[in-house]
Amino acid sequence: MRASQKDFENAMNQVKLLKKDPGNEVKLKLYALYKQATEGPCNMPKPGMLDFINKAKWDAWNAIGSLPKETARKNYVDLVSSLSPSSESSGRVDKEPGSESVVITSEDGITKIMLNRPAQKNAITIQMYQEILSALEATSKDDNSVITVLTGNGDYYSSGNDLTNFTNLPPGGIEEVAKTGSILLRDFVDCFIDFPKPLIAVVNGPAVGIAVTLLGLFDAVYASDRATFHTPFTQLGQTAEGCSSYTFPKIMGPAKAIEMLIFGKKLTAHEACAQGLVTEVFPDSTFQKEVWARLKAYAKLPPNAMRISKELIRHNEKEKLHAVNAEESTALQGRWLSEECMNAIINFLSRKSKL
Ligand SMILES: CCCCC/C=C/CC(=O)SCCNC(=O)CCNC(=O)[C@H](O)C(C)(C)COP(=O)(O)OP(=O)(O)OC[C@H]1O[C@@H](n2cnc3c(N)ncnc32)[C@H](O)[C@@H]1OP(=O)(O)O
Repeated sequence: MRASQKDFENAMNQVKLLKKDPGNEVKLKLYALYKQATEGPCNMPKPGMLDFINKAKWDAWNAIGSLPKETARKNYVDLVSSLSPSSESSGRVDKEPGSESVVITSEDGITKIMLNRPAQKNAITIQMYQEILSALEATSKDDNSVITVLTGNGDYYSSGNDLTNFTNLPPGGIEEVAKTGSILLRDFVDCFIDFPKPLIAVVNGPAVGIAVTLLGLFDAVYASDRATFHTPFTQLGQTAEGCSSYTFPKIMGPAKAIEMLIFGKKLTAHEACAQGLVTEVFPDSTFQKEVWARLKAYAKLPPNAMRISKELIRHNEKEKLHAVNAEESTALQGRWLSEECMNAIINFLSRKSKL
C-alpha cells in the first residue's frame, strides 16, 4: 500500500511526540528516509571526517542509493508507526518524573546530587556538568544543607565524560569544542576545590575518568564492593584532570598513581581503599542502608565546626589545586585536538554505532 502525503506529514508529527528516544541508529534511518522522500538520492558533498554528526547523516542518506521517493516515504511512515504504539501518540510530551539527568534532593540536612542516566552508565554530558556546578554553588550557600553527596543511579557511579560531548560540532568546529570544554572543565573542578562544606562521594558502582579523579577532592569516599576505579586517559589519547596529577601522587604515592593515571590500571574498591583513595568499602547488599544511616548521623553534627575544620585542613592547598586545575585543563584542550584522542573517540563511538 502507498503512503499519502498526509500519512507522511502525520508520521513527521508523531516523531516529535515520541516519549522514548528511539536511539541514534533509528534516528539516522528516519533522517535518511525523510531526505530521500523529500529530495531524492543524496546530493550533498561528503562532510569531513571530524564533522561526526553530519558525516553520520550523510552516510545514512547515501546508503539508501536510488530508492524511489515514493518507497522512501512509505518506509518512513512504516518505521514511525513501528515506534509509536497508540499510547505514545496521545500528544502528551511531559517529562516523566525523575527523568532529569541530574536529580537534586534535600532531606535531613543532606543535599544529594544523583547522576541519573543509568542506561548510559551515568556518562556526564555538558548540561550535567553545568547542572552539578549550579547545584554545588546553590548548596554551598544554603544554610539548611549541612553535607553534600554525589552518587549515581543504577549499576554505575559514572562512566565519566560523555564521549559524545565531542561530536556535536558548533560552527567553530572541534577547536571551539575544545576551548569551551576546557573552560567548563576548569570552572567545574574549581567549584569542587572551593566547596566549603563536607562533600561525600557515595560510589555505588564502577567509576571511570573524571568520576574517579574528582574523588581526590572529596572529604569522604564510601564505596560499594562492586565499585571499580578506572582512569583510561592514555588509552583515550587524553591526560589526567580533576587535579589528580597532584592529588593522586599525594594520596597513594607516585608509583601507584602513575599505574592508574598513565597506564590505566583499574582498581577494585578494596585496592582503592588500601591506596587511600576510598575511605571505607561496604558489601553491596548493605551499602545504601549503612552509608545513609551514617550520613544522617554526620549531618546532625554542628555544621560550623565541620566547615571550619574543613577550611583548616584544605586551605593551604587551594592555591596549588587551582594552578594544577588550570594546567590540566589547558593540557586537555590540546589533547582533544590530537589525532590520538580523535581516533580513540571514533573507535568508541563506532563500536557503539554512534556514528
Ligand atoms: C566539559 C568537558 C569535560 C571533560 C572532562 C574529561 C574527562 C575525561 C574522562 O572522563 S575520560 C573517561 C571517559 N569514559 C570512558 O571512556 C568510558 C566509555 N564507556 C565504556 O568504556 C563502557 O561503556 C563501560 C565500560 C562504561 C560500560 O560498558 P558496558 O559494556 O557495560 O556497557 P555499554 O558500553 O553497552 O554502555 C551502555 C550505554 O552507555 C553508553 N556509554 C557508556 N559510557 C559512555 C560514555 N562515557 N560516553 C558516552 N556513552 C557512554 C554506551 O555507549 C551505551 O550506549 P548504547 O546503549 O546507546 O550503545
